[in-house]
Amino acid sequence: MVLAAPVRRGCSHCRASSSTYQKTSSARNLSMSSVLDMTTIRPTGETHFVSNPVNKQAKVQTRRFAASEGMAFGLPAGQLAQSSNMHDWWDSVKIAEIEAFKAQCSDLTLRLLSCFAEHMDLPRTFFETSHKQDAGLLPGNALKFMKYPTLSEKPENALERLSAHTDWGTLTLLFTESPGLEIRGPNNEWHDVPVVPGGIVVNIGDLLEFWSGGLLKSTMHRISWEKVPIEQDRYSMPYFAQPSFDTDLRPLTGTLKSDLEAESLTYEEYYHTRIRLTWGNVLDDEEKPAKMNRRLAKYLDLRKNTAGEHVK
Ligand SMILES: O=C(O)CCC(=O)C(=O)O
Ligand SMILES: [Fe+2]
Repeated sequence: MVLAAPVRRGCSHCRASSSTYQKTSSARNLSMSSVLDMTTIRPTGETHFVSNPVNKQAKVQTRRFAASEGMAFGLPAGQLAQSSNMHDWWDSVKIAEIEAFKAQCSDLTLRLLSCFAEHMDLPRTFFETSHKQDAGLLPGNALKFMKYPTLSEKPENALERLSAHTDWGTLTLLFTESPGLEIRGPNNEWHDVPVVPGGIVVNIGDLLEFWSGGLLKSTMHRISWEKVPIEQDRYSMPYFAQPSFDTDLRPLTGTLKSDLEAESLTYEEYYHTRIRLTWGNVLDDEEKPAKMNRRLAKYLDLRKNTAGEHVK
């Protein structure tokens, strides 16, 4: 595997004791050159195009100015070439590069998840089954390219560069060489995340928090104007891991404590609920939102009190 010569030793399988991994130069070259050469990135504006495997091309108006731009490469392995969302600029060589990089990210994600599984007394391969990137297993993990451009003035009514939020999925690997990311600690205090040259930041997402019954905590993070002011730009590449739609999200931890926990819930239901709550009904078949799973409703309600506004 090209990624992940570990920085610190900890768990015997992925050797992670913290969230930082070394990359070899080929991974580093891909990450930054692809971002910096990205001629298709759109100019700053109020419209975000979201590459979504279910929705052919969701054009979503943001409510207020969010000072970042991005493009996402979702879908399981090997599917990008067939996606109707890919601009012609993404020729077969570039697409193959993205696919190869996503495959390395998937391998690393599985190694990290096997450590979580072991420490939760689950079979080590537990998450491997649910996080396969085989063709047909939607939605697939997504690699996103983000740019926070320099600006001549701070826009009126601006949200933060990126509002405080937690990611939805299982784990996020974040590649960046720019400072500015902050994470929120247990006492609501914000901490700068240092840039470790060649390092990868790993954030736990809401799904692992929810699925593990709160044993693992998702990381609240943000990019503020103070940390990335208008005269400074920032590039980053988050990789969002998530299970396949058919994954059963009943609690991972042993005995069920209530009938709420016994109610079935798939990742597909979780995913559509989160999309609907963030962007409204952007999916054609979601005119009438389905009744929300009660355990998920309770979890999201709980989060509302602690989470910032979520814009993605
Ligand atoms: O740009 C960053 O470093 C963070 C990006 C992020 O948190 C996200 O896209 O969810
Ligand atoms: Fe995030």
